[in-house]
Amino acid sequence: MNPSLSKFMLAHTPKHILDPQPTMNTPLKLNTGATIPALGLGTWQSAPGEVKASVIHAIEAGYRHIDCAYCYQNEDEVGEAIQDVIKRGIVKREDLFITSKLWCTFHTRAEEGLQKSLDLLKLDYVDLYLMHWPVPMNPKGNHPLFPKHEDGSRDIDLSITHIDTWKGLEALIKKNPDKVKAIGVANYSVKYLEKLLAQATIVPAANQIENHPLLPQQEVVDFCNEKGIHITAYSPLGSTGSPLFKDETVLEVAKKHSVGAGTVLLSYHLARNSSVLAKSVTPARIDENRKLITLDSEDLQKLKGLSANGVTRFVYPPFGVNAGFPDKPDGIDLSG
Ligand SMILES: NC(=O)C1=CN([C@@H]2O[C@H](COP(=O)(O)OP(=O)(O)OC[C@H]3O[C@@H](n4cnc5c(N)ncnc54)[C@H](OP(=O)(O)O)[C@@H]3O)[C@@H](O)[C@H]2O)C=CC1
Ligand SMILES: O=C[C@H](O)[C@@H](O)[C@@H](O)[C@H](O)C(=O)O
Repeated sequence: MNPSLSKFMLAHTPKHILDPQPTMNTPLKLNTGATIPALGLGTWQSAPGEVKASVIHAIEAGYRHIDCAYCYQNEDEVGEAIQDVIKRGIVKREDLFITSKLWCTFHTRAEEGLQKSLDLLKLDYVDLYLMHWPVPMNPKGNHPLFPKHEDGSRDIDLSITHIDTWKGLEALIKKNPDKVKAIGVANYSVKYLEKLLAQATIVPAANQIENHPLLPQQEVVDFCNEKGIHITAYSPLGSTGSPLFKDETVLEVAKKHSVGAGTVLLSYHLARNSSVLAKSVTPARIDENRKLITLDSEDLQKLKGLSANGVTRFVYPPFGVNAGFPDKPDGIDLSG
């Protein structure tokens, strides 16, 4: 094209076309070639009896990405919701991005774990299947999901490593490409990822980690960006009770843009090219959480200040394991 013509077009093209506002369904690239919608609905702690209505409401409100897990013990209802919206012609299966996760007591039984989730979700395939934690737990312990020793500590399976589990997931996708479109991990630190990548034949498509301005995890985010592993942020509002809504810096940035605190907390991840999961069973909040904006460098600098004097992690189950995160140095090292 004539360079002066292209200069003219650039000068006269509205800014929003050159720099489109992010939306809840802005597609972010995975290393498989597929895309993941920027915002997903979280379903952890969404109670049976509530979760179906919340998933239906979210999909009717435009959500296309739903985050599920076998251990949330509500996949059956999530599946009913998905069936309902598909049956009513609101969406087609291929319009949705559904994630599920292999629970810790299923590390030696990836195929069984996947099939259980598919059956509950009433789906032929999931778009993404994650190893929920790099922590194998005893499959034959005193509880199918949370086996414990007599002293109350979690019954960890020391006979395998998370790398064996990953090899199981690699075999799973190779054997069942029609049932699982991508595999990934969750709760992986740089240390565990380095060990995994040294022996992996498939690079995880995603790493789902706790992430918000009080826990930026910049080292994991940078490492994953460099290796082509997409980051999905969980607990972006500070998890149960959304404590980050009260943070003064977040409120200040929200005021500047005339938006709610949630918009700032969710948009933070888009600015880092990550997708983000927000859980709610409240229709008005599910609606409110859809709004994303472009934060500027001044906003990001302010939010960076929130972790300057230390980080806060809201979700760290009592596995008794050192998962390699610098702020959680205690427990046994299972990195392999
Ligand atoms: N891979 C992993 O190990 C983990 C994955 N996750 C995934 O990430 C998702 C999100 O993280 P989660 O820990 O649930 O926490 P979130 O940070 O999403 O916070 C959820 C809490 O915020 C409240 N909330 C939601 N929207 C608003 C709003 N607009 N205004 C005020 N309060 C609001 C919810 O209340 P209410 O529902 O009552 O409206 C709930 O109490 C999970 O649901 C799960 O899918 C989470 C943790 C670990
Ligand atoms: O995904 C959400 C969390 O990881 C959750 O699955 C765990 O915290 C679980 O409740 C546990 O106690 O180990």
